[in-house]
Formats: sequence, structure tokens, C-alpha cells
Amino acid sequence: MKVFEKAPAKINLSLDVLYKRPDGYHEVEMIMTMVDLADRIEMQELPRDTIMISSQAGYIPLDEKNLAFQAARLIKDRYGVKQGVYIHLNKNIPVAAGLAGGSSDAAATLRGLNRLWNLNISVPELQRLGAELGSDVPYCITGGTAIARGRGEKLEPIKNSFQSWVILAKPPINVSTAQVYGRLQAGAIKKHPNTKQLVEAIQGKQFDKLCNGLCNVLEEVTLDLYPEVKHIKDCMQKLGAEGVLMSGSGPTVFGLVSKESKVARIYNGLRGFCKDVYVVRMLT
Ligand SMILES: C[C@](O)(CO)[C@H](O)COP(=O)(O)OP(=O)(O)OC[C@H]1O[C@@H](n2ccc(N)nc2=O)[C@H](O)[C@@H]1O
Ligand SMILES: Nc1ncnc2c1ncn2[C@@H]1O[C@H](COP(=O)(O)OP(=O)(O)OP(=O)(O)O)[C@@H](O)[C@H]1O
Repeated sequence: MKVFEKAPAKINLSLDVLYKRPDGYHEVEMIMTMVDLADRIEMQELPRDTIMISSQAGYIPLDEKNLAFQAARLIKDRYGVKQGVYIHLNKNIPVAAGLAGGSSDAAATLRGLNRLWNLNISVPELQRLGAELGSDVPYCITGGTAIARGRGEKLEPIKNSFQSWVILAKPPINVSTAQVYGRLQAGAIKKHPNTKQLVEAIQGKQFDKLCNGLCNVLEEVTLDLYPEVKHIKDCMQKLGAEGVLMSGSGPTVFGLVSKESKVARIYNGLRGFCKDVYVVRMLT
């Protein structure tokens, strides 16, 4: 038997850090939403007790370092599953981009194997398993638009009916999330997002208020390390995107655009100097 799952990319409409915790992680408050750029995961049962991974992408690990492999091993160990699985990852989300590609693959693998092996694992339990794999995985189990708190695992859904275009541009650099959090001085953050106002803007479909409120406290750290991210931000703003922000720890910058007529101009302007540019829609 075979199952398929879609693993969409996420963007952070806001990312606030409240303080550094004794366990080394940061207490966050962030608004996440998904876009229609997705990996596709195929899971096929194997009679042997083994986990095999393949992908059309040549640049991701295909062993136990792969988050989908870790998700399969976790579910097999925790639920005593003796069958194996062959997992094929059709990657479309750029890697190490701040778009949670690996986390979304892990979440999709947990959802898919729950179905493949009829395990009847509840959504909260899938989210608890996901938290063992990474801070963004619990959110990726259900997706949608949500506030994530704690390390990222405490989730509160938000009703979102925005019909926005999202332009993603990823400069050709790899950013380490651990390094960015490591360099952040939580006590010296200059500007925090106003999460409450952003939630109001989303619920009230106030596009300008949303665009003006976009804020990510990790941006300053990554921009300091990689000036090319600032360059992309400036270009996107000049080209007419209404709201522009770096997603997660970067380096991908996203631009929110309400009018379809503006999209081609911004895309073409960015493509002049950045290879990885995507035009997608916000998933509501
Ligand atoms: C930047 C975001 O992607 C925003 O959505 C997340 O906060 C990070 O999610 P992630 O990549 O799934 O993070 P993890 O794989 O759990 O952690 C990577 C590293 O980031 C740091 N980290 C992560 C999450 C968090 N709340 N505080 C942290 O300090 C830790 O140093 C950790 O070793
Ligand atoms: N299934 C996977 N897809 C992509 N990368 C993976 C996967 N499994 C493990 N990795 C590794 O994880 C690292 C981070 O990749 P990923 O694309 O998840 O980053 P990201 O989008 O920055 O994540 P986040 O936004 O959660 O910080 C890369 O070094 C990559 O080799």
C-alpha cells in the first residue's frame, strides 16, 4: 500500500523572542502561515523492517540525518511497528531557506505513516512526537495560520481568509538557525512585533495593517551576517511589494502583494540578480 502527503512551506508573519530559556532554547511568540509551495511525499510499505529514503533533489541527506527518516524511525519505535517503509521526497521547497522544508517533510511523514499503518494517533499526540524532531514540526502537523509559543510547540489557530500573493526570494547562502539564535541578544532587541495587532489585522482582513506590522527579531542578526539579504529586502520594497520580511532565521525574504498586476514586475526585477524566486499564494 502507498500513501501521499503534501508538505507545504511556512513563512513567519512575525517572530518575537521573549527570553532565552535555561534549556538553551528561546521562548518565542510567532505567527506562522503556509504558502502553496510544497514538497510531495510518497510512502510505500515494505515487508522488511527497514526505512529507505530517496529524492530527486541531490542536495539533501538520505540517511538518518533526514528529518523524514527520523520521523519514520520515531513512529516505528514508539508504536512498535515491524513493517518498513520506502519514502520518496519530491523536493520543491529550497533547503535551509527559513521555510521549514525539512520540518514540513517530517510532519507529513508522521501524518502519512499514521494513515499507512492505521495507528489512529491523535493530532495532539502527532504534535508531541513532532516536537521531539524540531521546533517547527508541531506547527507543520496542522499548518494553517497560527500563533506558536513556547519553543514553537504551543499552538493557537487563527482564522485567515487573506487572498495574498507571496513572492519568495532566497539568496544563494545557507543560514544556520542555531547560529542566528546564538547571536541574538534577547535583552537588547530594538523592535518587537505587536502580535495582538497582527492577529487583529489577519482576522479583520486589513492588508495594510498586516503589511505594516510584519516584524521578525531574528532579521537584524541575519542581515548583519549577510548583507545580501538586506539587498533583497530593499529591492523587493522598491519594486512595490506591500509588506516585506525575512522568514524564520532566513535567508529567504518574502513580499506580500495584493494586486496580481504587480506580481510580474516584482518577479522579473528580482530574477535579474537572484536565481531562486517563487510566486506563490498564501494558503488560507
Ligand atoms: C526559526 C524558526 O524556524 C521559526 O519558525 C524556528 O524557531 C526554528 O525551528 P527549527 O529549525 O525547527 O529549530 P530546531 O531544529 O528545533 O532548533 C535549531 C536550533 O535553533 C535554536 N532554537 C530553536 C527554536 C527556539 N525556540 N529557540 C532556539 O534557540 C536552538 O539553538 C536549536 O539548536
Ligand atoms: N527532508 C529534508 N528536507 C530538507 N532538508 C533536510 C531534510 N532533512 C534534513 N535536512 C537538513 O536540514 C537542514 C535544514 O533544512 P531545512 O530546509 O529544513 O531548513 P529551514 O527551511 O531553514 O528550516 P527552518 O525554517 O525550520 O529553520 C539542511 O541542512 C538539510 O540538509
